[in-house]
Amino acid sequence: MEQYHKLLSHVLEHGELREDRTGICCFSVFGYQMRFDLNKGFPLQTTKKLHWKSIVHELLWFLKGDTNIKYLNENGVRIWNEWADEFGDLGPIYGKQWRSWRDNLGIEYDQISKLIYDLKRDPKSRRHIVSSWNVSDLQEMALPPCHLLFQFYVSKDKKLSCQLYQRSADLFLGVPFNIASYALLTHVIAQICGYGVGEFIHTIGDAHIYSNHINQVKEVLSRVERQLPTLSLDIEKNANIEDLDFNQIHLNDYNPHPAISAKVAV
Ligand SMILES: Nc1nc(=O)c2c([nH]1)NC[C@@H]1CN(c3ccc(C(=O)N[C@@H](CCC(=O)O)C(=O)O)cc3)CN21
Ligand SMILES: O=c1ccn([C@H]2C[C@H](O)[C@@H](COP(=O)(O)O)O2)c(=O)[nH]1
Repeated sequence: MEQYHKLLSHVLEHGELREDRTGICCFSVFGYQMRFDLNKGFPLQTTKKLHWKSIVHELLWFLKGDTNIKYLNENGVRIWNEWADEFGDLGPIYGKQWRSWRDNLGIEYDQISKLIYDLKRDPKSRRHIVSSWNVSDLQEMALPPCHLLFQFYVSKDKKLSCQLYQRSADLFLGVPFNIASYALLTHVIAQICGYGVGEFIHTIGDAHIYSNHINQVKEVLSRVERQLPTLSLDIEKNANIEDLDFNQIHLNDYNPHPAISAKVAV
């Protein structure tokens, strides 16, 4: 994860201090890319302990097409609570757009099922894309999508890579989650399609460090990185992604430095 540490140092050194929607102020740069070879370990930050259960349950929740925090809370995940309404709803965010994007005639599109079907049938296609940026739904979302578009690519040696475009990135809290979540998604889809894994490529628009996270970022940068954990999945080729369960996902040899708390900007 030296790529992530390089990004933190780059923003500390070159970021411009800007006001933002939350009123906290950020150090920010525009445009950055990181590449993670998924064959060199699972990219889960080791310089602070991440709550792996939150990462897995959030991804399962997206894949279920769920947009209410009830499932997350039942599984001890509270990362979306600040944005939910009194009924726990977040509006038509990621899960809705991934599994049932609605057009103006009311027809719904399951982008994930189509993605898996197309990846198996036509691996060389340049159209393996899932987008959450449904312009006509943006107003009803609790937060417009940050990780808003991803594309898959199958190499000649049948390795699956994923590139994400993230318009806005909270480098201390959100990004370690985002990297792990998309790395996990790539492993899951690869397994279902019968492919190996290639790279996760993370392309970011506004990459920022909140001004109240600076001490925490410096603490992370002072720590020595440890060996990356590995991932193993009990998922059969051609399994149904709807049936995916927490117990099929195993993280091995994760020995991070202690967690570092920070306030999330709402
Ligand atoms: N400002 C901001 N940053 C984000 O990363 C973010 C948002 N807002 N809004 C929507 C989602 C929610 N996400 C979040 C929200 C909170 C944490 C967080 O507090 N993480 C802590 C504890 C995690 C836990 O115990 O589950 C951490 O130390 O990583 C992480 C991601 C990512 N997103
Ligand atoms: O997966 C996520 C979701 C959100 N974020 C961060 C990025 C920003 O700090 C805020 C969103 O605020 P906007 O004003 O809408 O950009 O949430 C993230 O890093 N990862």
